[in-house]
Amino acid sequence: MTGQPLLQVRDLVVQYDGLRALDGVSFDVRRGEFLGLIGPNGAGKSTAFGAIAGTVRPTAGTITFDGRPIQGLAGHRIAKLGISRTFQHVRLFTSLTALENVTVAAATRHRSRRTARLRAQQLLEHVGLAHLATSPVAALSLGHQKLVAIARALANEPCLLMLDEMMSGIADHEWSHILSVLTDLRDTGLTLIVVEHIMEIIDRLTDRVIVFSDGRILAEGNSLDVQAQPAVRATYLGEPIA
Ligand SMILES: Nc1ncnc2c1ncn2[C@@H]1O[C@H](COP(=O)(O)OP(=O)(O)OP(=O)(O)O)[C@@H](O)[C@H]1O
Repeated sequence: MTGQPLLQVRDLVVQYDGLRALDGVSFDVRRGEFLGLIGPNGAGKSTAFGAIAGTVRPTAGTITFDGRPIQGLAGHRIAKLGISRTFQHVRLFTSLTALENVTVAAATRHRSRRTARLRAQQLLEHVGLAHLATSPVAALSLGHQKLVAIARALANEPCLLMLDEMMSGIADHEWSHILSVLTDLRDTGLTLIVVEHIMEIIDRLTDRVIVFSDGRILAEGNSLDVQAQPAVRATYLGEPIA
């Protein structure tokens, strides 16, 4: 099925009580593609993320991953099919070490504790944190914590990785490390979706962006073309594109 998109979202609607957070959203994601979701606060990006990852229940529409309908499945079942996500606020076990955090996640894919630990060690090496493996997460910088969260998401051995505002709150000098880790993941064939407000990161990382506004798709295309569109610029009025 290599010709098929890895992910197909069709006519997705999410209604939260009185508020329609997504109002008929459709898009595809190709295998190996790095896609950015952008748009002003409240546009529906995180809701779309949650619907794909199984933490938000769609009101209507379909989501097809690798040829299977996944809309409405529980998050752990979606994770098992090969979709991993990170959260805007890192959700790690702060009293455990970096290695222990990643091992817990690797244990869902490996029966033996030893194999899980070896895989976790390998993943910490991939993200450049082998030297901090035995540090408690609470002692790490936010940038390093985010890298532990990426290693943990990778321990699920995903085909699709979704990162929610990976760079928010991170010092500029830590960006390039995280960006190079993510760029290297292209060689593994991984598909990536990022929600990100920092346009420089979007420009450097993604092949294509989708602009959300008021629960709908306003524009899509390559990052620089999309940012030049008047409708997109107007949406960001008062909140200029960086
Ligand atoms: N659990 C919820 N219950 C009710 N309303 C919600 C819930 N989650 C989000 N919303 C509302 O749905 C709309 C879309 O929110 P969402 O978080 O998806 O936007 P976003 O584009 O990710 O914004 P941000 O960039 O601020 O994270 C907003 O109006 C938000 O207040």
